[in-house]
Amino acid sequence: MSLPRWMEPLLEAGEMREIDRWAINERTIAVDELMERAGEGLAGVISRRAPAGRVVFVCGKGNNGGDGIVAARVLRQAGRDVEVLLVWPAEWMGSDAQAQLKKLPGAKPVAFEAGRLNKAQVIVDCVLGTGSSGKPRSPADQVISEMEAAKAPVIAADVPSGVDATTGEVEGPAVHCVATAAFHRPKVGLWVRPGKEYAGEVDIVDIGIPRGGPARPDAGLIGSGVLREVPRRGATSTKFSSGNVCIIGGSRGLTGAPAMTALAAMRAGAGYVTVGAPASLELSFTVRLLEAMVVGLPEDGDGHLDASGLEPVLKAVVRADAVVLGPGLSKNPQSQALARAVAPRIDVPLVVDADGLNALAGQLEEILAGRRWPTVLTPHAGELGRLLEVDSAEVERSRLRHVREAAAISKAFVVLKGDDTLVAAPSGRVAISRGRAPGLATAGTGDVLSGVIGAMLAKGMPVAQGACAGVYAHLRAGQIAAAPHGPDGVIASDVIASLPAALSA
Ligand SMILES: NC(=O)C1=CN([C@@H]2O[C@H](COP(=O)(O)OP(=O)(O)OC[C@H]3O[C@@H](n4cnc5c(N)ncnc54)[C@H](O)[C@@H]3O)[C@@H](O)[C@H]2O)[C@@H](O)CC1
Ligand SMILES: Nc1ncnc2c1ncn2[C@@H]1O[C@H](COP(=O)(O)OP(=O)(O)O)[C@@H](O)[C@H]1O
Ligand SMILES: [K+]
Repeated sequence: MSLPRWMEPLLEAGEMREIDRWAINERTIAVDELMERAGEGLAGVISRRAPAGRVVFVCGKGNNGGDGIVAARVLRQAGRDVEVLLVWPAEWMGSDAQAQLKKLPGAKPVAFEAGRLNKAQVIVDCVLGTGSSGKPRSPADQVISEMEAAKAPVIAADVPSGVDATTGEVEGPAVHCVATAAFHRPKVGLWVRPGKEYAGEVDIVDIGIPRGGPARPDAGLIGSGVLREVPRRGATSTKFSSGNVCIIGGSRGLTGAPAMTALAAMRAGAGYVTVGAPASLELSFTVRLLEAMVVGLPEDGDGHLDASGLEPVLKAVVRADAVVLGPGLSKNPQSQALARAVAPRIDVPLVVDADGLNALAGQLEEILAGRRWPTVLTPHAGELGRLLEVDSAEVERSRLRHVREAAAISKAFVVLKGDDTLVAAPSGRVAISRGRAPGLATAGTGDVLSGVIGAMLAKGMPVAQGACAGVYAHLRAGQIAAAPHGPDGVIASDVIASLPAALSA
């Protein structure tokens, strides 16, 4: 199935190779023509981003190096001061790159020498592209470390060397670039951490590959178009048809979380919101949430939901169109047992967040297997690590692999949060947030996200679409909230207040 219109396709290295092969064999476009356009585009990116001073190209032996040689020629012909350094002997280069070497006017390329990077105004990384596999090996590893240590900014051809174009994983040395000139389409690894941190700005270069290629990408960026899919209130709407969300959570000391989830759901357009929380805390929700209904649930006498509350919870959610389980729930064993009992019994779309996720740790498959309605899990790396019983650092190293694994095991949609929030479907398809809302790095913004997604699902959006619309609206609200005071002054309540603007823009 092709990607929805609101997703901008991203390619894996293998998919890009397949498209190249198709363009060359089926559309009879010559390799040197593709390389020419890639090099010209790269030269354009360099001219725009570094309009003066010496340009030092560092070229490997594959076609990525060939692209660099073309760009070096184009810039020399335009009168720029250009030096070309080769990582491997010229004779080891592929035939297409060698052909380009013959056309290079001016000084001949020289073997790589770290000292030569000192005179660069800008360095162009053409060492490894989509043909790279595994950790950079000698001599590329040393060269990559030297480029990383150099003072001049680096621009990457297609993908920063050392970053896996398919996964964004970085196993060894890699280069932090100010920008990456992505040929044809951006590769997945440019948008997934840690690779994303190395890619810098991504400039797309059209290399003349026609439409209709063989690849059916399974990953893409979430575009603004997803907000056009959000159902809006109209003349025939009622508070119920606008979306009825029920939030189950809260505990002594953690009353802010479900309150923010509720407010976020309302600001994201839900017409009717209920909070089910420990009975002794009812008053604190009642005074804070004027527009929401509050249901006091059985508790342990100390402000923690009790496992005996299953039937009252099921009663509280009976009219809900979507349920959010977990904000402020706490790690109390009784409350965790309640979450495990509740999750399989909710017969509407369910969002599980925060301590609701911790309740599922190690039992994802068993607990969610019986659910007949879609489930969305919204972990950060620490919570995903607990769900899968691996270290959170391991999750951060291979974010795509872990989010896909969790979605496959749980048959749920998994939203792995971060600057590069990844939304994985059980099928393996992944939608990626562009991020760039550092104001969101503050307590409570996760509770806001679960409320927004809850509202989208309650409005009846298909689950992948609803989760992505929630992620996109939340991101944009984070950016809008930062506008008056900068990212450091943002608190989660500002993000909630910015949701209507985010959704209407
Ligand atoms: N027809 C095509 O395929 C086109 C390819 N283009 C460019 O070509 C690139 C892909 O070219 P290639 O497939 O030649 O591959 P690369 O240029 O990425 O380099 C692969 C070379 O590096 C070596 N290598 C691989 N992994 C390594 C590692 N871990 N450590 C050290 N050396 C390693 C390989 O032995 C091979 O010689 C793209 O990223 C793009 O820049 C563009 O020129 C457009 C057309
Ligand atoms: N540096 C960042 N850039 C962009 N988004 C971020 C950043 N840090 C955190 N976020 C977002 O903020 C939210 C934080 O959620 P979470 O970690 O669950 O916090 P909490 O539990 O305090 O609400 C997530 O949606 C995450 O994607
Ligand atoms: K490169």
